[in-house]
Amino acid sequence: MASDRTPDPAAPLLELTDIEAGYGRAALVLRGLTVTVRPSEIVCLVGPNGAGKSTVLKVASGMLTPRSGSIRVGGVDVTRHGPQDMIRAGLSHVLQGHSVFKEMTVAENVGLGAYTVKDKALVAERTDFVKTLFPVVADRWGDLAGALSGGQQKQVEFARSLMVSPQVVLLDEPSMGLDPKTTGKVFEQVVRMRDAGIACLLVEQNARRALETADTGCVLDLGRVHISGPASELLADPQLAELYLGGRPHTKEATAS
Ligand SMILES: Nc1ncnc2c1ncn2[C@@H]1O[C@H](COP(=O)(O)OP(=O)(O)OP(=O)(O)O)[C@@H](O)[C@H]1O
Repeated sequence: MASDRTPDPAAPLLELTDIEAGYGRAALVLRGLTVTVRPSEIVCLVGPNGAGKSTVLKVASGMLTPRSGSIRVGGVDVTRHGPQDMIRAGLSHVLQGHSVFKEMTVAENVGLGAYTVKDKALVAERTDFVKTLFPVVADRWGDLAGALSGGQQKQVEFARSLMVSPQVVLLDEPSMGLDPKTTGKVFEQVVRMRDAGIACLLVEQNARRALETADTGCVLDLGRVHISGPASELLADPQLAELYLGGRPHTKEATAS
């Protein structure tokens, strides 16, 4: 029987609730962490080294099973599901560091993202979509990925991750190893993904830059979310700036002087 309920467009896409997780027998890394990602939203996780930011993404993508807590994607409980099921549920993970295959073409690298997609028409549609979203991917389609700059390779990784039509992309330190100008361009691409309707859960060392890009910020400390809210408000908070952003808030006046 068809449901007569209209889906709530603002309903959360990804809900990590009261997550406890760690590695092997070592102490817990995440200790009751709760993070929510809504449609077309960039949520960024910032916090000190070792706070557990990357661990949150590993839990969300099914690489690390939480010891307790729940994971819901689009309202469906997927706690304890493995990576393949998480992809099917609508999550895609762009790992930290560089993961393009340098001896393969851009086309082959992007095509790998569609390895599990059997519908050829859908693969063609997704290919058109990522080529439009990332013009450099289209321009360099036949070139070896190793011949691209670091920022361009990152866009190939983004394109590859979108081939499975995710609802939420998990981005682990996309600025790693990139100079500030290239980092700016990569963050512009993150905004383009968001504007194309793909929500992002972003982990960044470069906390200020990430908060300038994100809609919502979550500051992690001691394995849980210490504070969260609109990214612009977190950026403007002097205490947070002092503790986590390497100094006082940036103001237009301060930047201009
Ligand atoms: N594969 C692993 N095996 C064991 N411990 C791990 C593993 N990966 C991470 N850890 C530990 O988990 C804790 C959190 O690591 P995580 O990488 O999630 O932090 P992070 O906030 O992303 O740090 P950074 O900003 O330095 O990347 C750290 O103490 C780390 O040593």
